[in-house]
Amino acid sequence: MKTIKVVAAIIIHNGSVFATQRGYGEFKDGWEFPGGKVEVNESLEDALIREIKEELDTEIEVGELLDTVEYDYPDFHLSMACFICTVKSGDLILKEHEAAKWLNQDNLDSVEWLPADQGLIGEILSYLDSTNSIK
Ligand SMILES: Nc1nc2c([nH]c(=O)n2[C@H]2C[C@H](O)[C@@H](COP(=O)(O)OP(=O)(O)OP(=O)(O)O)O2)c(=O)[nH]1
Ligand SMILES: [Mg+2]
Repeated sequence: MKTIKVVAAIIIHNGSVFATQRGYGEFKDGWEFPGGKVEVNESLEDALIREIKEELDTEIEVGELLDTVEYDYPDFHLSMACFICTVKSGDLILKEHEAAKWLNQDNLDSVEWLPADQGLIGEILSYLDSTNSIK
């Protein structure tokens, strides 16, 4: 099966996470973390910075790798590296998505996440928990 290599940004601000709703294609209306396919000879970090610039007209700081999700869709295998990020500059303008929401620990599971993202939500909750307890 074909593997698609993707990077995704878990953008965090004040304990909330930026979730986006896909505006086109096979997974239209599903919720995801913004990002996209890594190009040939591109580092994961460079790919993520490029994708967020394209999709949200925003410059991000790429932080720690939270996890790499491996998931089998019917037609392809997804390998998705998910990084904790913060906004450096820009206003998170939706260039491709149809909606976005800031979600916190209490409502992170309130949207219809894409199938591959479902296992990641618990990991993000643990991450938010751990950063909360440092404050
Ligand atoms: N960006 C992103 N893609 C995800 C997530 N979960 C998930 O299953 N995917 C899948 C959907 C797509 O098959 C693939 C990433 O595709 P994408 O559509 O974001 O790629 P792209 O931005 O490069 O867009 P395109 O040029 O191919 O249209 O990964 C997620 O949280 N974020
Ligand atoms: Mg994308």
